[in-house]
Amino acid sequence: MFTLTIGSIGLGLGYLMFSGMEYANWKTLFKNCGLYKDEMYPKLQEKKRTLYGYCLRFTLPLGLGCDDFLRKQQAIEQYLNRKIDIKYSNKNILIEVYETELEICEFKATETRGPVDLVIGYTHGGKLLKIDLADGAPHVLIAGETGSGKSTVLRSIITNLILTKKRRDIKLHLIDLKKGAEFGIFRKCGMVENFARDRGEAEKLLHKLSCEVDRRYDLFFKNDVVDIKEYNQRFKNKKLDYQIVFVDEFADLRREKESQNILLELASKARACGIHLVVSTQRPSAKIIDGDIRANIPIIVGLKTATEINSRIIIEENGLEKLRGKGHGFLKAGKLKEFQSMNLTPERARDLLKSFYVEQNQEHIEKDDISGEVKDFSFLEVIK
Ligand SMILES: Nc1ncnc2c1ncn2[C@@H]1O[C@H](COP(=O)(O)OP(=O)(O)OP(=O)(O)O)[C@@H](O)[C@H]1O
Repeated sequence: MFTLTIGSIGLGLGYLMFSGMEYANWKTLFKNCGLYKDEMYPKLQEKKRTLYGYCLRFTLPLGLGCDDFLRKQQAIEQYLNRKIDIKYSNKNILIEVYETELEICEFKATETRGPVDLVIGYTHGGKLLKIDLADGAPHVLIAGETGSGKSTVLRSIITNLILTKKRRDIKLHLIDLKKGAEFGIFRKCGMVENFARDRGEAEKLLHKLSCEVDRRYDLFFKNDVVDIKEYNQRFKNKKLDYQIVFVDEFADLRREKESQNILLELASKARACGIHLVVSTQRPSAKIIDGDIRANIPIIVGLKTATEINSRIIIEENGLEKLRGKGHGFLKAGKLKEFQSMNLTPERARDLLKSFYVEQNQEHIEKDDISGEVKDFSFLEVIK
């Protein structure tokens, strides 16, 4: 009943915002959502137009906090029929209301500050959405059914890393059991250290990484540091690089008991030593995305699914089934964040990556030496 009523009047409210009646409407909304204390309501202090809609600032009655608002975010969105962001700032609640839809956008190389940021796309308000693997989000699962835009998201994440980061800071290991069909365009790039195209190669690579994890923890122990951040701060001239393993369709890998065990072991222990996993699947089944995967890879990029059940398997709630596909998704990192990924065709990616090809990578290779001197440049240097 509540949902129906608020849904039907929601559209109009956005226009009332700036017409003088707005506070009465907000008060009704807060009342319906239980966002008041002892008959005291959040007080509107300021309203501002923004590029994408408007932003309101409220002071709160005693006993009401940001968490109360976050819990009611969905109800407020339904009421307004708009997406919103809620922020706490200096004892005030800021509610940013977006009047524009997420738009499809073309890939553009985006520099980020973190050492291993994955650029996912844009959220409402044109804000960049990234996952900082070095800061609390060590491993990521990307899941969505065929046509959801999984390949495109992966392509733009990897391309952005190659274009904007330095080879001495990051190494990539790609596992593509479709015989290289998905990640083939990256195999000649200098940042790509290993490229596994079948189960045997994948298993060998995972073993090697497991040894590297042990080597790093021994190094930390000897030098009395707890993680890669502390180690790199202490040994500025002997920094360890960050390494990311991308696995396309990890369901194929999970059939191999040995590989599955190493993958889970890496997920559970590699986080502090700078080795990260990004695994993807287009088969959302409870057998594939099971408890072990959930426990070890809590950050999820969820793309369109055909059914509510599949959405619940991926993000543990409904929502993915309503997405429009083509890179429209939700990032689950605690709460859900809606996004649109950047569009990047294989042809354009190949074009952008050409300057990063290196001779020794032209054949499928496996290097034993994990570190070493490399010719190093980033995208911005190349385009100068
Ligand atoms: N961010 C995006 N913006 C615009 N179009 C997109 C975007 N992502 C994907 N698409 C389009 O959606 C279609 C499916 O994309 P993609 O191949 O990445 O999906 P997929 O989930 O990997 O599916 P499949 O496994 O069948 O290849 C493609 O035509 C692609 O061009």
